[in-house]
Amino acid sequence: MLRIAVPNKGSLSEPASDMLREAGYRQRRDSRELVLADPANDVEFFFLRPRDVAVYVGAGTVDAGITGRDLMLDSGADAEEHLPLGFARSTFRFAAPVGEITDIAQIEGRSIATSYSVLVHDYLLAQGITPKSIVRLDGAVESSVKLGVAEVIADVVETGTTLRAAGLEIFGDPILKSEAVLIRRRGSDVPAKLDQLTRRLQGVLTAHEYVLMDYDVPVHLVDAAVAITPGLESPTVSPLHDRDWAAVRAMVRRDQTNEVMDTLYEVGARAILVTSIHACRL
Ligand SMILES: Nc1ncnc2c1ncn2[C@@H]1O[C@H](COP(=O)(O)OP(=O)(O)OP(=O)(O)O)[C@@H](O)[C@H]1O
Ligand SMILES: O=P(O)(O)OC[C@H]1O[C@H](OP(=O)(O)OP(=O)(O)O)[C@H](O)[C@@H]1O
Ligand SMILES: [Mg+2]
Repeated sequence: MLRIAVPNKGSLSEPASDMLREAGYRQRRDSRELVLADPANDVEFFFLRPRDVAVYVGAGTVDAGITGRDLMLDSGADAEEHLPLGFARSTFRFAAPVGEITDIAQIEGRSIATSYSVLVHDYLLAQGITPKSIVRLDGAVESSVKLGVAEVIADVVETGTTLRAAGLEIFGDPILKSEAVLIRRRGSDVPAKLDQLTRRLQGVLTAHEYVLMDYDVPVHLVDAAVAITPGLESPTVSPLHDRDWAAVRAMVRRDQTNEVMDTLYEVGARAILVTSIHACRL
């Protein structure tokens, strides 16, 4: 059986299970379940702390796992990225009280609080900066400055709301851009079942990323319209009962849907319909 580690708590847990469910795998209904077998797919899921996923994967006790890129790198585990999953996108950044620090060189000799001490240590070392200390905290890192535990923080930032509420602002370049990733042991072979799981997850990603667009267009304008919607391989062009018109179907990137519809309409396409893709395998 293929063994897959899945986050049991935190912000990765629900989207990870949702994605696996969408890819046709069984997922737990009760958040206290620690192991779940999916015999139909020959897979066993282990629900582990998000921080521990990379440790198990690196040790080779599971074949693959879902975690955050930041968590994997901070764990120092012998694991590598297999497939980026596109959710839990965040940046990992330095921050300090508004107006106090503008350059990362100013971290020199200051105390810095973070939940990702390995990431911060390695980054500062590479930049040749020596902080006074790195204070490792479990969470709510933004409060550490006000509470006098550190002068600077390094933390996960998505919208920046938490930073602003704590009177902090970012400085310096992003230390890392993170998102959820499927990981496996560094250099390990990919068993056939993991290949299948990967293709299924890629299918879910594509189904989210693309829509299906159908439209009618006068035959003499088919080439112009198809140039706007080239699809992945090549769009389907079918004859209509009215011989002067054709029907076209193509995949279009979801984030370009409206732009593409506007352009098609200008070219002369009509009855433009957009539908979601439920599942796909490219
Ligand atoms: N607000 C956020 N937006 C996007 N990604 C986030 C956010 N907060 C945490 N993450 C990502 O989630 C992962 C951390 O998950 P983890 O479950 O350890 O922490 P958490 O979501 O903060 O949960 P908790 O604080 O409840 O333990 C990291 O990959 C991190 O980048
Ligand atoms: O930029 P924002 O949109 O505000 O999101 C970033 C915040 O979200 C996470 O915190 P979480 O709620 O998980 O609490 P924690 O700090 O205790 O982990 C993260 O650690 C940041 O604090
Ligand atoms: Mg958190």
